[in-house]
Amino acid sequence: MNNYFYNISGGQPRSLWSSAIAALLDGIAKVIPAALLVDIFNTLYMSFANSGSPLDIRRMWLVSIILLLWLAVEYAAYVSLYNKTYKAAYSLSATGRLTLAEHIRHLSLGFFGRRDPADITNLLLSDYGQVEQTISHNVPQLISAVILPLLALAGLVFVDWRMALAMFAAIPLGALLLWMTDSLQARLSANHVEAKNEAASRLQEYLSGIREIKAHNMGGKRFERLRLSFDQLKGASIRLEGIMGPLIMGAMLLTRSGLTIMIFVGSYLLAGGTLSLPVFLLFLLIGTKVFEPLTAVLMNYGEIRYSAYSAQRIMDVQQEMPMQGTRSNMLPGDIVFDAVTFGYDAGLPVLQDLSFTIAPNTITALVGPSGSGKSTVTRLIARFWEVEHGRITIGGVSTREINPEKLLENISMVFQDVYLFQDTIGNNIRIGNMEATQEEIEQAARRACCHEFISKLPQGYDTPVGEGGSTLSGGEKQRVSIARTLLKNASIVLLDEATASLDPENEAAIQQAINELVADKTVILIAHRLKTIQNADKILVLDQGRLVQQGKHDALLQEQGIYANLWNLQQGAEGWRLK
Ligand SMILES: Nc1ncnc2c1ncn2[C@@H]1O[C@H](COP(=O)(O)OP(=O)(O)OP(=O)(O)O)[C@@H](O)[C@H]1O
Repeated sequence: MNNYFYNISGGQPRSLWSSAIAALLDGIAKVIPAALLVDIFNTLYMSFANSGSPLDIRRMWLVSIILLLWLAVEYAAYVSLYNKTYKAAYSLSATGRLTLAEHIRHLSLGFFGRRDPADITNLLLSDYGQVEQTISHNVPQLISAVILPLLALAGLVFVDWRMALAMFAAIPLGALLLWMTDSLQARLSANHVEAKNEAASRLQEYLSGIREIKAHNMGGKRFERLRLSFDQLKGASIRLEGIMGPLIMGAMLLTRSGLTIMIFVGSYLLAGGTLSLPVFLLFLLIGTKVFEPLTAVLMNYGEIRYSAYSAQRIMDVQQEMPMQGTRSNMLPGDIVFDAVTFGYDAGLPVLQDLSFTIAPNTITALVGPSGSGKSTVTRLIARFWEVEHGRITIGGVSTREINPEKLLENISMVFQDVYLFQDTIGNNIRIGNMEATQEEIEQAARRACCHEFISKLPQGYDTPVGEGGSTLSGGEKQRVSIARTLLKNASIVLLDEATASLDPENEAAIQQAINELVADKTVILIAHRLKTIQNADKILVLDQGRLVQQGKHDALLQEQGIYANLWNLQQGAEGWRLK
């Protein structure tokens, strides 16, 4: 049970206390009028039963006034419940979402390889939404539905133990039925969440790939996958509701049957003269008030269990180990790969026994056939993934010991596929240095050869760009990304040269921007066109994850190895044209 509340509150069970107390007070505030009504009935009954005695009007007035005043107490209790529960729920999910998003940022990219992006989106939005709903509505209901009957039982036992027993006799049976359905509910909930994630993934795939789908006229095939995932979701939803609904309804009817049993027993005792009418009425009125929240909570029991599963998913991610490393001072120095072996999937090495040294303030080019591991080398330097065997050091310190944030502060990256955020161009450049002034941003843009085209845009630096930079050309996005990197001014630059052919004007501008970027930096450049790296200080040639050649351009050409082959191939392809 403790584990259950721990999960349902996203690991903060204390946040439930204030709403639980408010729910209890609200429950008690609602029961009191029932007891007062019994008093009114009792006064009336005394007058009619003893025909000689007058009706105690004063008492009737008094109780009516208390009932009226009690409305204010009920209102206050309800407002307090409302405020406490909503505040607890919304602050829990708001801080929870942020903390989780922050935690995810500290995980290695291997985590994202294992989890679908739609799954993570669902976790942050839908699972937290589920927990929020449960904490704001269902948990207070659950707590008052459990405590109120217990308090009522404790009080009513002293009024008439036989009636009290009859009233609560069926509750354990209802609880037993619910307990028996627990594992079934957990299984059905898990299936449902999986189906929901799959549908979200397929939908995301369909929408993100809409351009390819149109280009290759593959709507039918992709749409079939989407349709199938929605069908599976429909099946999982029907199973969850269809199987659990009747079981929960059964438990609810069983529990409510206590009221009927009590009426039977009460009538029998009344007829036998061992129970007075006011006491019978007291049980009837309190009984309906007690069973009301109990029935309501049982109606929502499935949802509570479902959200426990959502909370479990959140907790699982929270328990993922963030990347370690505490050293915050990074000394400039050689970048050394020392017998590094690495694979994205266990047992499938992508880099094998890789050893090399990159001196500071030099340009090193990574060359090799597609899939030889060039990008992987740069990802390991930035510690996007952890190295399994061997080690990578910078300035003599293993990257595993360096605080990942500090490491990234010292590294700039220009990717091939540039991502721009849905924001203004100016703010997209500012990402490199959030403290930068407008002047510094413009200076970086000038050096990256993008100031001119930005100035010509209708709102200049305040022009919004679509998500992913969809409103800019490939060459423009590359230059904005280089401006961003220039602004960051980190000592190590990891650069993935664009493979896509750019028009000569764009290519010359990008080349100039890159020259600005690499001055006085340690540069590791993934080179696709060898003519751009003839002046590199060192060229590392990779093949199937192994270092097969290293040296300067001229020396490598002499060796007649992979490098010379690639060079000859590219020279030959230079003048290709349509026949
Ligand atoms: N996230 C990933 N998960 C699993 N395997 C991956 C992942 N990224 C790359 N790989 C695999 O690792 C190998 C090396 O990929 P990498 O991207 O480092 O090669 P590359 O030399 O940069 O290729 P290219 O020149 O085509 O960009 C390839 O076989 C690739 O399929």
